[in-house]
Amino acid sequence: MLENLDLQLLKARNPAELQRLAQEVRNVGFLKITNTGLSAARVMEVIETYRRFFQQPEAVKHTVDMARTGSNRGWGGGQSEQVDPNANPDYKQVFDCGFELAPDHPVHARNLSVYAPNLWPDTPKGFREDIQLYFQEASGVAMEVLRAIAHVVGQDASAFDAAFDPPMALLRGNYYPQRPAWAGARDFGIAAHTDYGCLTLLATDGVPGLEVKRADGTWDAVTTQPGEFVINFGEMLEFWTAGQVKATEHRVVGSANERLSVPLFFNPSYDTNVAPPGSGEVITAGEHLTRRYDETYVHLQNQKA
Ligand SMILES: O=C(O)CCC(=O)C(=O)O
Ligand SMILES: [Fe+2]
Repeated sequence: MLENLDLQLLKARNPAELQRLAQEVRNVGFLKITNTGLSAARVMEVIETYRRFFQQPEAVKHTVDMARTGSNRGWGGGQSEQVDPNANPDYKQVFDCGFELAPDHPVHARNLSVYAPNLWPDTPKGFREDIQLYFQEASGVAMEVLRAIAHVVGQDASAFDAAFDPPMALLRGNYYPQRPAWAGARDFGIAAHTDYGCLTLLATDGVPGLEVKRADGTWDAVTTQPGEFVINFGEMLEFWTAGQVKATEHRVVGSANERLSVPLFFNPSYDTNVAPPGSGEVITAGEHLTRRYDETYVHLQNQKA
């Protein structure tokens, strides 16, 4: 069972709520958050927008297939991502889009794949607009949670803010069809993994599926309602806080029920050094993220092979 925290109390720096946050980030690496200003109805609207995209014929989805590009924008079909080298590629489908920077933003001159342009499908109608609006809404929530975390790990919140301008954020729609009849022990909706970046803000349609690894190696099934968000932390935030924040493994095995989830992976800007403060090491956020994408997206694994 994950603890459920209230974003408005965190924003008000309520001492008891901050104490609960400190506990959860250190011990579990997963929590739930409510009272975000994003309603259950709004989240379901976004989930239905993604569902309409995934329900289209494969030929339509192929028009925005990321496999034809050198980055991870657009549609990824079944078996297009292998998050665990010991498992088969996942059977989920995804639609990934990045934080849209102005076309004249100086970072574009560096031609970095983590800031690659988005691929938008022509249909369903209004898809791009709705997803971009949600990107803004969810980023606002993620940034508020990060500011509260900066507070509990003793970092300067304004320095943290500067490190996220511009963020390397990726918004994903995950579509898990019914677990296929052919699926075996090495097949998952998404196999066990830790997220790569700082903070993930996950909206779900309320269908169960997410499991979080406990310290004893067993799996804890997470249940959520639309309007509640799951928050977890990635590898970069674990380095950056010298292990004060935990990046916890999780997976989706899948079931007879179709499921959609919408994670926002919220990461600092490319050049941010996410090594433990005072360690003298340098871990460049952009290089870490690029390496993890190249390891896990099948079309990028092949590109390097
Ligand atoms: O669908 C979920 O609940 C989890 C998805 C996930 O872990 C991911 O996309 O990284
Ligand atoms: Fe994940």
